[in-house]
Amino acid sequence: MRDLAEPYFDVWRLDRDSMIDHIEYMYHDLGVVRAWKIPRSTLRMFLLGVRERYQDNPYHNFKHCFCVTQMAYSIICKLRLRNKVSVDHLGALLTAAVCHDVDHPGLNNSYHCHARTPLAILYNYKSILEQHHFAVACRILSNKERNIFRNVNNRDEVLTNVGDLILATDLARHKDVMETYRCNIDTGFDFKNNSHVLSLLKIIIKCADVSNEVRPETVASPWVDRLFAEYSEQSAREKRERLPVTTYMDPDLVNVPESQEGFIRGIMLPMYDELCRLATDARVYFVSPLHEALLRYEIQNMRERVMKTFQFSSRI
Ligand SMILES: Nc1nc2c(ncn2[C@@H]2O[C@H](COP(=O)(O)O)[C@@H](O)[C@H]2O)c(=O)[nH]1
Ligand SMILES: [Zn+2]
Repeated sequence: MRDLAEPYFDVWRLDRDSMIDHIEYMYHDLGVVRAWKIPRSTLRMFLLGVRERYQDNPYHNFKHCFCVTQMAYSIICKLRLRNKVSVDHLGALLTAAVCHDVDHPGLNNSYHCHARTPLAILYNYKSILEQHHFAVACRILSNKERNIFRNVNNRDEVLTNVGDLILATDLARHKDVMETYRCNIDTGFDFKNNSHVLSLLKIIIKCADVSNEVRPETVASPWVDRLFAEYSEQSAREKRERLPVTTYMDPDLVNVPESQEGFIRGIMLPMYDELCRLATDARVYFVSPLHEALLRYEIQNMRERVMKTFQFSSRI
């Protein structure tokens, strides 16, 4: 499992079965298998059940699930959290990361709202996909052979935490999740305080969920292409169905490097900055690569602006 704890881990070199092996390893390494007394076949059956339910979308697929789980694991390791956070919390985090986009249809919450889909109606137009991912996870866990919580004493609490962590990945909740965590850090983070720890786990899963640009350019770049390919499919569908078109997804309107610059500056850097206040030496692993990516996009955007100005002035 070489480099598994490194943010630069090359996720593209793993096939579908190796990803399962690597996730199994994380459950073992963080002591979850032992603490929860998970039979070997149960963990495997659970992971295979989850993998089966990930759809084959360009972006929201099982490899994205793997990436998010691996980055959450990397954050745990690099911030040296494994002895500060309980094993139940670590297990809830891994499980939430594994399940956080299960059965994602490749269309976001805004599409579901505008199209008034059955899922939107079922979940009352609130965190539609995230509630669905948690419901699918519960369905998988309801199978005795796949229930990794079977021998856990406080399984209701663990399952509630898994649900809360999946819901925290809804970007509509971003401001609230950030404010709660920031306030806990400002007033003195307390690892013995359950709500402080939960606020940290929410930031970890959120950081991991949007972590592509923390990875080296060769690993990140195919993810960016895939994200915008999925966006493009959604915007084509919105046009076909005469729904409001999400402008940042429309390939005729979007400028990918500008969008990435905005995403790094507006979402990623503030969140990773807050995360690393708990262990400033971890900035080198997570914040420095983001500044490198930001610089790359800034140069690219500046070049494009110069080219446009040049083309414009040579026409007049
Ligand atoms: N413009 C970009 N948006 C990104 C990037 N990485 C993630 N995202 C957005 O965040 C959500 C994450 O939630 P998920 O649970 O759906 O994965 C994702 O859908 C994107 O909208 C990025 O690099 N650039
Ligand atoms: Zn995700």
